[in-house]
Amino acid sequence: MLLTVDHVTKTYPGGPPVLQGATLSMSAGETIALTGESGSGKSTLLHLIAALDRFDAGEIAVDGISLSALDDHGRAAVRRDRVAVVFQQFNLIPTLTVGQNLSFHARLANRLDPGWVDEIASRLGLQDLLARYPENLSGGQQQRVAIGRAMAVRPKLLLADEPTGNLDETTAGAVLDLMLDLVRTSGTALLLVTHSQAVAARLDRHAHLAGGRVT
Ligand SMILES: Nc1ncnc2c1ncn2[C@@H]1O[C@H](COP(=O)(O)OP(=O)(O)OP(=O)(O)O)[C@@H](O)[C@H]1O
Repeated sequence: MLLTVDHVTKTYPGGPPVLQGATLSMSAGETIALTGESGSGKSTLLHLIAALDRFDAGEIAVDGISLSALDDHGRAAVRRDRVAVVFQQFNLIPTLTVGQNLSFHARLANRLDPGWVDEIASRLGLQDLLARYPENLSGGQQQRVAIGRAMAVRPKLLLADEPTGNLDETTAGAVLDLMLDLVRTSGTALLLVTHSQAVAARLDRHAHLAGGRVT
């Protein structure tokens, strides 16, 4: 299994439990839609899998690496080498061009492959925008850059938190098409949070969070 989430619990200080025995597994290359009502803990689960936050009990293993055993250094290595994240807010670096944004994480991870970045840029239709700055891009263009930047590191697992949630329906559909095509042809697994049943229907499998558990 590429990802196993085994009876994970998470409570934020002073709040009620958010996750209460959440269990989920993903094979390499699989695409899963994660749905659930607002506040059900979808973003929380994504953050835990991305090693951005710690869980209270249970275990999460990414590519065979148990996250609970890792110190901050080990968690940073998982984020750098195995998992990439795309958020609803595009989070591009405003002072870097599109081309520089695309290469940024791969360069930090010491895994920059210019040929792969070129291919990503062309597959995402970004070739003519490489010299532009993010402020001069539409929302759909910005999110395509964010997806390309995430994929440039060749992650085994891409986590996406409502990646098309800020886009109009037509643009959202086009961006989703490009992301699914890129993910599927590169063998990357995708765990995608969405409120849309239409989006969920495009993925291999559907997981639903309710009452702190995945069903
Ligand atoms: N850093 C935090 N500190 C305290 N409580 C938090 C924190 N992050 C999330 N929560 C709480 O945990 C619960 C789950 O939040 P989460 O963002 O994971 O839900 P979600 O399913 O992603 O919601 P939405 O669909 O609205 O984005 C909510 O009650 C939220 O208020």
